[in-house]
Amino acid sequence: MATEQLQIDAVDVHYGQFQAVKGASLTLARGELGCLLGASGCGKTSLLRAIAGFEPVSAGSVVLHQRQISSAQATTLPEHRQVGMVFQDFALFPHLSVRRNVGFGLTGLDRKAQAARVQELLELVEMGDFARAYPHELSGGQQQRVALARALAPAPELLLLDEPFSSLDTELREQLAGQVRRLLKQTGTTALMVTHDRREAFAMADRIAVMEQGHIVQYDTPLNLFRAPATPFVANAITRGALLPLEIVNRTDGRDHILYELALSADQRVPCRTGPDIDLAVGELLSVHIDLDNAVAFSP
Ligand SMILES: Nc1ncnc2c1ncn2[C@@H]1O[C@H](COP(=O)(O)OP(=O)(O)OP(=O)(O)O)[C@@H](O)[C@H]1O
Repeated sequence: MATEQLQIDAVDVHYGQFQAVKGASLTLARGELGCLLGASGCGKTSLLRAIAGFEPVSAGSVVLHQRQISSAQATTLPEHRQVGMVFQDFALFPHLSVRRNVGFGLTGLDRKAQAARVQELLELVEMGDFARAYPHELSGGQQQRVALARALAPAPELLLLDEPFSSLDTELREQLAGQVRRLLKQTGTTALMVTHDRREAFAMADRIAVMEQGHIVQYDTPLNLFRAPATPFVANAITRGALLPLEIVNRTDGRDHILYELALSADQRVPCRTGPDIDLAVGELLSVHIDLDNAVAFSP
């Protein structure tokens, strides 16, 4: 019995003779956040559009909440899929207030219930004070939060995000990616995001599908992609530096600090003191940045 919320099985997408997606398979459990990561032209958007129902699949199938919505034989219309979308350019209606933008897809609710749902979603994305504002009065990050509220308002079975942060500056991107992850987890939303930015993918996703020329070359947790990249292509897509795995082998909690013992290898242990907010478990693996300003070099 299928327990997955989203099941993509051996999907092909063609544009005429050209095959943009080749036998792509992945699954997402309910509430799980996935990401399609890869360079420009590798087929990420084509696969996302096929899941949304904007492109037909030429082979394979897409099953959402145990309902087949795409196969070579039949395609459910996008508006009947219970799939929400967030786009790169926010795509808010410029002539509608924030409140009406968010309420737009809420059909079948009476006015009072609709207003309550809109306010609930605006509070969730911390835009409760902006209900009467218009899109042009908001910053890019605020507009994207409204777009997210609008997509989440009808409680879709799946949320698709197409490069949702790419028109924002780098610092805001990572910050928003983290916020959006917390929000999607809080609402138990199942979501699949497209990005070419690995930092964004790592900030957001439980599982990442690395794509290369139409293929999903590896679909795994961020940690496993680091630990066991399937191919050199994946290793390169994930990190351009050397990998230095550290495992937490010991933890001692002080009153205002935590002392960790990190193992670099069986006989190399590194002590590390952090604030009480860095809460890590023994056995956890870390990736670290080396700050060369503080490095000490010894002559051989
Ligand atoms: N409507 C179309 N007609 C013909 N070819 C297309 C069409 N849309 C996309 N392609 C081609 O399919 C391939 C995959 O495109 P797709 O947009 O899925 O890639 P992507 O990984 O999302 O890239 P990007 O990050 O640049 O958006 C590319 O070679 C592209 O030129």
